[in-house]
Amino acid sequence: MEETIRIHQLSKHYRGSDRYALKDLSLSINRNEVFGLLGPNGAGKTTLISILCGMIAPTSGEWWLNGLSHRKNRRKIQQQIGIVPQEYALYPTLSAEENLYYFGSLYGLSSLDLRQRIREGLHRVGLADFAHKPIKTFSGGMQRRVNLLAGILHRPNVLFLDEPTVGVDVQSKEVIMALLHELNAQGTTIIYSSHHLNEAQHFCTRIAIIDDGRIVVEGKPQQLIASVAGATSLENVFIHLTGSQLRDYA
Ligand SMILES: Nc1ncnc2c1ncn2[C@@H]1O[C@H](COP(=O)(O)OP(=O)(O)OP(=O)(O)O)[C@@H](O)[C@H]1O
Repeated sequence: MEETIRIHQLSKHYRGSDRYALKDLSLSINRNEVFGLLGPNGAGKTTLISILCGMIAPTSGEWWLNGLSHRKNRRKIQQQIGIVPQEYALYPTLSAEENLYYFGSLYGLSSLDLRQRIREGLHRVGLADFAHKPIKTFSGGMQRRVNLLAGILHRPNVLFLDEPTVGVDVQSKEVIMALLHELNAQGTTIIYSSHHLNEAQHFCTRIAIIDDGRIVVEGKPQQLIASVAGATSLENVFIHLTGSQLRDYA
């Protein structure tokens, strides 16, 4: 299987913190996988995605994307990836179309091509009639759908999503998941973090459970479920491996 991402002993220590957010994390993700990063609050999921997207620097460790080292190929890597962050990256006073035009132009798409993709994208997620309305008037589910479009206009080879369906209703969630399935079927490798274990169980080809900055287990959802006595869901596996203790850090 062709490796898309290789991570070798990645660590992150935030200044002023008394613990590592990531500690010697190694992982390999193959081409066209839907890979789920699961874990309790504060496990390190956002930190890992932020490092792989080039938004923050690791304290130590190496990683490669399609064979390109993060140390020497920042620009080439940026061109191949799409990012859908947990926080909305949208400008509230601009319309959906204006927001998407802004994000698309960052990737150097021609104006004509970009306008066509925006039109198709808004139509695909059911927002064609809202193209000219300001984002601040949109519901959470509508904003999540625009947020997703902003990350895929340039048709990335690898897509990172940090909790793409958090706070959205079932209808928006269905549209988002259907679009992600479609992208994956067209060849996009997807790496996504979520607290929705049921969603991950059905969506992901493979998952890693992260806790306290380390990988506790990784594998195919069904294999992991079969490996824990009495488990019938990923949620059972998750509790079995991470326990019931709250993760309250400040
Ligand atoms: N900018 C920062 N400065 C200091 N500490 C941080 C910073 N960002 C995250 N942390 C800490 O790093 C650890 C990992 O946080 P991270 O946000 O990566 O976890 P997470 O798994 O994404 O959590 P959640 O599920 O709550 O989103 C936590 O202890 C968090 O408090």
